[in-house]
Amino acid sequence: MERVDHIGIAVRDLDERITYYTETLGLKLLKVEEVESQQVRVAFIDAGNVKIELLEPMSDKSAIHGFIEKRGEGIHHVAFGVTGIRERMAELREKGVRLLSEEPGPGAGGAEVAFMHPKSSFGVLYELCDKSGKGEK
Ligand SMILES: C[C@@H](C(=O)O)C(=O)SCCNC(=O)CCNC(=O)[C@H](O)C(C)(C)COP(=O)(O)OP(=O)(O)OC[C@H]1O[C@@H](n2cnc3c(N)ncnc32)[C@H](O)[C@@H]1OP(=O)(O)O
Ligand SMILES: [Co+2]
Repeated sequence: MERVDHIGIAVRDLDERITYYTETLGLKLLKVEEVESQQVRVAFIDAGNVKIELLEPMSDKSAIHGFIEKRGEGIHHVAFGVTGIRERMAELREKGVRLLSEEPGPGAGGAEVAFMHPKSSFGVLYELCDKSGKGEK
């Protein structure tokens, strides 16, 4: 794992929460994007050394929908920036870490992403996020 790329926060209403992060906390909104495959609308907030990813469910098929129903709004995942995501996934699998998919899938900003099951990471949902070749940091 190279660095923390972003911290994912589950929210009920993206526009309302963007106002909190920008106007109340004084942070900068970087972009808003829909990630169809994950059924989420996301906003990236610049927090200096790390981004905050606000996630609003687009439907009840979204993992964020179930999370908010069970636990309410709050910290949902921590994303590690990696390069060579398939190799990293293979290494983790060999070490006994349970991944939620065989292959990475599309994430925000054209990244390839994959998740580790929170049960095998001791209560934390970790994402692997590979933006190599996308020109974004
Ligand atoms: C756009 C993209 C990007 O950055 O580019 C994104 O981030 S998309 C971000 C949204 N997409 C995802 O999160 C996709 C990957 N996530 C998933 O597939 C799911 O959310 C799972 C992590 C498998 C959980 O779903 P499941 O239906 O199993 O829910 P569940 O409520 O039965 O949870 C099973 C157990 O895991 C725990 N659990 C569930 N979600 C958790 C979370 N976020 N953090 C820590 N623990 C969590 C529950 O408390 C439960 O433990 P107990 O059994 O002890 O009660
Ligand atoms: Co994420």
